[in-house]
Amino acid sequence: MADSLVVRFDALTAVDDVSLEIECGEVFGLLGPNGAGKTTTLRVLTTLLKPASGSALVAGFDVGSDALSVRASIGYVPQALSADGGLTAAENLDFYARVTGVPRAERTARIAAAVEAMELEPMLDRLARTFSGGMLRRLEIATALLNRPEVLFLDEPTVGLDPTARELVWERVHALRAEAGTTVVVTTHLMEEAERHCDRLAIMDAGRIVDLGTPSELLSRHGERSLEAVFRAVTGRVISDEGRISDVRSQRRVARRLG
Ligand SMILES: Nc1ncnc2c1ncn2[C@@H]1O[C@H](COP(=O)(O)OP(=O)(O)OP(=O)(O)O)[C@@H](O)[C@H]1O
Repeated sequence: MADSLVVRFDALTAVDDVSLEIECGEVFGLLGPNGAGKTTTLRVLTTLLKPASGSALVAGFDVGSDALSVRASIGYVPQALSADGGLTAAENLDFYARVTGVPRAERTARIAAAVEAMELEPMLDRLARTFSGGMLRRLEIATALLNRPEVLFLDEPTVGLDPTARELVWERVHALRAEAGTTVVVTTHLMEEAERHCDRLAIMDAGRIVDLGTPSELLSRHGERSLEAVFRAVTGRVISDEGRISDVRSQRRVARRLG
């Protein structure tokens, strides 16, 4: 799918020689700390950013030469809020159906399918600004489903949500995959979530993929019992719950001083 992608911002190489093969119908995770290059990789795969070098095919189309076909085949939920708080859920969905070019004759059916997939029925007439974080995420995912995407890209879909809301978002994502066969590419810095919910993972650090496999392959390859330990083994660093990284050695130094 992606072949030797490189993205630079001035002197910084944000994505450094990233190659990936993602299978149809799998939930694939990009796992790494803040600044690892996950969002930048998604922006290339969703045609929002041109790589300095390398190429990628999404749903069989080239992101560089056939961006319109890629866009017609994908859904993308960015990290930043994309729903309009001043509109109801139903109005948001109608708006997105229009701007993403869903044919008029199909709008009602497509909206109904997205509402069902994300279980939004009871809140259709409520203003989005009154939604909890988890409800908003499900509304945003619903808007990304209106073009019936083959591939759905979710950038940190559960960030800031409480555990119950997180579970509900994941439950809906798995149901979508089971019912529509949608391929889901998701970024996260949450190890536990990646381990439980992704079929395969690429661990990213400083723009590079440092390891890739199913969660159990990664654990057994490194002889570890948690992905946290795998991350520490391959990078020498740890990820905090907020996604920040810290150096294991400097943590140990602090621990020694405290001890
Ligand atoms: N438009 C930009 N201009 C300059 N630097 C950028 C830009 N976008 C990202 N970067 C830098 O590229 C690196 C990778 O950022 P990216 O957002 O892809 O990381 P990430 O793994 O998605 O982390 P996060 O979870 O914080 O979004 C970071 O150092 C970031 O500061």
